[in-house]
Amino acid sequence: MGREFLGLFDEWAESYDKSVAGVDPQYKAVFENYDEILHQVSMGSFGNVLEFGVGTGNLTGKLLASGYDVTGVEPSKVMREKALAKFPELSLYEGDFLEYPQNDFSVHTIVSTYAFHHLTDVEKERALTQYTQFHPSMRKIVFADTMFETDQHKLNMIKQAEKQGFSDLAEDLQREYYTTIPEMQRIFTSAGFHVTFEQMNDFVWLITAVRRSDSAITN
Ligand SMILES: C[S@@+](CC[C@H](N)C(=O)[O-])C[C@H]1O[C@@H](n2cnc3c(N)ncnc32)[C@H](O)[C@@H]1O
Repeated sequence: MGREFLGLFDEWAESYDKSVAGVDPQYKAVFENYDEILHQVSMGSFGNVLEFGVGTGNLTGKLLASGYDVTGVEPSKVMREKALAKFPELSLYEGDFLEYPQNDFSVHTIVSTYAFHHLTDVEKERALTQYTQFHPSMRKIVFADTMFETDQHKLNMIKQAEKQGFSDLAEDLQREYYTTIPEMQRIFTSAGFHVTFEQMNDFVWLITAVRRSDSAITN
């Protein structure tokens, strides 16, 4: 689910690593501090890690280098090919945030960068609730994604992108499901997490969510 943007990623896969390096002026600010953002997500992880929206495998590389056991899930075939070209041994599955193979592996941390906004806010909440049911050993979620402090701030950023002539960015911000910090806080809290946010650049925030002990679900 939330796969309505998949065609874009099959097309983007070839040039994606150039975009994250800041070559595309429209997305330079979005990928500002990219390496540090991935590093922070990796540093916040522990144990066996389940990664959603692996893309070309840049976060995966940091997780593997830190010695975590990583399982990846990625809906785009071309992105999966790119990631596997870098890490041929990676356990990488076709799937998305909501539907993925339920293998018999225990997960301690769930991570994702630049991808959770592909779900609507209703789907985001459903995904988090599912994770607490499917992965009883999961204690932590560490995500990084574009979010806005308020709806007005989001509108201002769209206007600013239009003024700068960044039409792709302006369209992207309106088309996909970028939410606000208060809404994201509500979503994580209602799914049973204590959540904190740290701003990493003008667009991206680091989300660190720890499962509350009173939220344990027996299944
Ligand atoms: C902007 S890229 C981010 C890639 C990588 N995580 C990174 O930080 O560079 C977004 C990725 O999310 C994937 N994606 C799109 N919809 C998704 C969904 N519903 N569930 C999981 N991943 C999705 C895309 O195919 C793409 O690989």
